[in-house]
Amino acid sequence: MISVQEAKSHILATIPVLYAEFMPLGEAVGHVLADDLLAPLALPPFRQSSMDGYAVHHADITQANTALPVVAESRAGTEVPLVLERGTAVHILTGAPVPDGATAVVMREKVRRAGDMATIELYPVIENENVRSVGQQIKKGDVALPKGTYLTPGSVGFLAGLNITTVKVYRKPSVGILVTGDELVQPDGASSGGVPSGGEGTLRFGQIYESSSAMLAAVLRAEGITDIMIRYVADDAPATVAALRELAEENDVVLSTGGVSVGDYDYVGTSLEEIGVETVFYKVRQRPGKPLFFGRNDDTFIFALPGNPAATLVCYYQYVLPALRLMSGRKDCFLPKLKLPITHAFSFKGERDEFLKATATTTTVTPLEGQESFVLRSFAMANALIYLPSTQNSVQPGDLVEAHLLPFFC
Ligand SMILES: Nc1nc2c(c(=O)[nH]1)N[C@H]1C(S)=C(S)[C@@H](COP(=O)(O)OP(=O)(O)OC[C@H]3O[C@@H](n4cnc5c(N)ncnc54)[C@H](O)[C@@H]3O)O[C@H]1N2
Ligand code: MOO
Repeated sequence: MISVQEAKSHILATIPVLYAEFMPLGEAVGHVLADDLLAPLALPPFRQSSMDGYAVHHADITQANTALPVVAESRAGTEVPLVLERGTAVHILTGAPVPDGATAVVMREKVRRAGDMATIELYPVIENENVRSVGQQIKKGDVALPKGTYLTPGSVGFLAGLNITTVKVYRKPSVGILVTGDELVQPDGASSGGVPSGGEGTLRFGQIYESSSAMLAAVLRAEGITDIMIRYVADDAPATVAALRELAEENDVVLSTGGVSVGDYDYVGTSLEEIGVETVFYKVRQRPGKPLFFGRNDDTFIFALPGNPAATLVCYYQYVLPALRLMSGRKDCFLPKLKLPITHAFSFKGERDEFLKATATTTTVTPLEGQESFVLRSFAMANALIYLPSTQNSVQPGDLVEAHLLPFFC
């Protein structure tokens, strides 16, 4: 059994970055740039007014209430370049080209207009006031965004403004999910196109509705991963081998749920061995999620996640999510952490590190009722996990603890 930190170090040391591909800008949000992107043009491309008002030569305004004749108008979108003669003013709109020879724009609130005359109330007028210079945001040829940038909606807007419509980004992994367990039944609506059956459904004694494939598909989609293949098998060795082989051949990452512990019908471990998966680690000193397995088969990375659903999701957030992010070119792969005062006392045996389902604000964190690993009710309300190393096995209200913020924190 290895420690949480050792398990994370193994992930960092084993997971490669996938190859890059060209992608339309509109689809690239959430991806990481694989090359520096250079600005093909300057922004702004011409001198722009940042106010509605009057373009003037600042030195013509020698005192408050200087009157100037208004000789022309510059509107946003005009394709006609204007030249300002000294001693005149041009009516100008926000975003419009500033005429050559004009050195400032006086906002209209500081100007009285009567007929063709504009009286500038402001004095002095500062050179370049309300004028955006060519390349003030970025110069042509400068690095617009460096390799490794995680593309946000802000990045997409910035690049669109630079006329960049295709970007080279790291590919996101495809993920295969294998669900094992004789007791599992798909929710009734799942096989009828989502039409709800209502009531208690059609469960027979000893069965439960299967929840982990829906949960994993949901967290993967939230990460922008859409290439997802799901297979369901009973607790049967040949079926498990066949499904794992198919998923490993077709995907970059395989996640299995259940069947990884020491039970007589837990076939995942032996099946992984049979298809030749090389073990990186098996069993981590943590609760929940002790029987976690991580291995590789050529270029496919396999996580056998423990079956208890809260253990499945904790292992996803702590190990699988970082691996998926690393493959997609992200460096900041782990959940963000905050040191926060805990609101309630909590103690545990201290043989393994603990991850607690919790709700965090920016100032405190509260462990939720229902920490057992079969309980998802608490996870349904959690926006954080509290990480308590085994050395911190008794905490009092106000003690600082490490809170890992889930992607849905806010
Ligand atoms: N003798 C021991 N027994 C167990 C140990 C141990 O060390 N010695 N470890 C326990 C721990 S910790 C965990 S976690 C589980 C993990 O076992 P498996 O990965 O083999 O999981 P299963 O036995 O298949 O399932 C556990 C539990 O979760 C439910 N489950 C599984 N898959 C799903 C799903 N897709 N949707 C909903 N629920 C699911 C399953 O019905 C079981 O209740 O082993 C302990 N036992
Ligand atoms: O992973 Mo188990 O859930 O530690 O109980």
